[in-house]
Amino acid sequence: MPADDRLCLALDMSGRDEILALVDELKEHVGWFKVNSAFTLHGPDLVREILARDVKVFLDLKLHDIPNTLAGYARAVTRLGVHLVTLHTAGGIEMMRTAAASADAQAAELGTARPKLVGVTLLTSVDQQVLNDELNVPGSVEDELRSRAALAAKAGLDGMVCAPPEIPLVRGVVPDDFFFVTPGARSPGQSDDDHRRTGTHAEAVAAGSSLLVVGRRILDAPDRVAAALEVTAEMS
Ligand SMILES: O=C(O)c1cc(=O)[nH]c(=O)n1[C@@H]1O[C@H](COP(=O)(O)O)[C@@H](O)[C@H]1O
Repeated sequence: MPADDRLCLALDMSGRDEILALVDELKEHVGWFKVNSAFTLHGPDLVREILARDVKVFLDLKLHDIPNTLAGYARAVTRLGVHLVTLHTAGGIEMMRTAAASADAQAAELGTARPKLVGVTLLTSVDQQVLNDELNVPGSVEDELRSRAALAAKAGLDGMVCAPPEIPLVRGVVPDDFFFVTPGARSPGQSDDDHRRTGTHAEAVAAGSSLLVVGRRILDAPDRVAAALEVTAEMS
């Protein structure tokens, strides 16, 4: 069975050897691997070692800074050769545009493709109450998502991150080929953990998710290959 190109394993773990062994174990079944906190410990060398295994790498930096600083990051991730990187839509349109232009310029100079630049809208751990009462953003989660999706598309990003049921809500404000990354989807009966906005793997695919990000459902399983295959089966 070919590796599922819609499935991304979140490598929420810290040991370099453990991570590489898991990539080796799962790469026949999982098309993408997301590097999170391990980047802080093991840096670009770990990313290069994963890329050398001929899999796609999602570097989850969730960038959020002034445009000039984003330009430097965008060039750096393009040189590193990752396939996807996240940035916060909360940084505004100039930040996102600068990132896209800088990644394009670096890719043209190298003769390579730029990574997909994907905008984080509202983290799946944020719900209506957190949005209004803690972040002091008025209005509904749905309206905020639509507005951030439109901003990401206008800035030239390739896609956005949202919870599975939210894809249909934003379809009208983004291009048809927008790349939807959906973390937080669950198997039936699985705990929601710290996610406040979620759905099932089947719902994510039905809604048009381009890439499902799955962590604990696979990482915590006694047989991780079997768990990855179960998630893939739920997706089809
Ligand atoms: O950007 C992400 O990947 C992300 C965005 C978001 O809004 N919510 C979210 O959970 N994620 C990531 O998706 C993964 C979810 O992990 P599990 O809940 O263990 O499947 C983690 O690696 C998070 O960093």
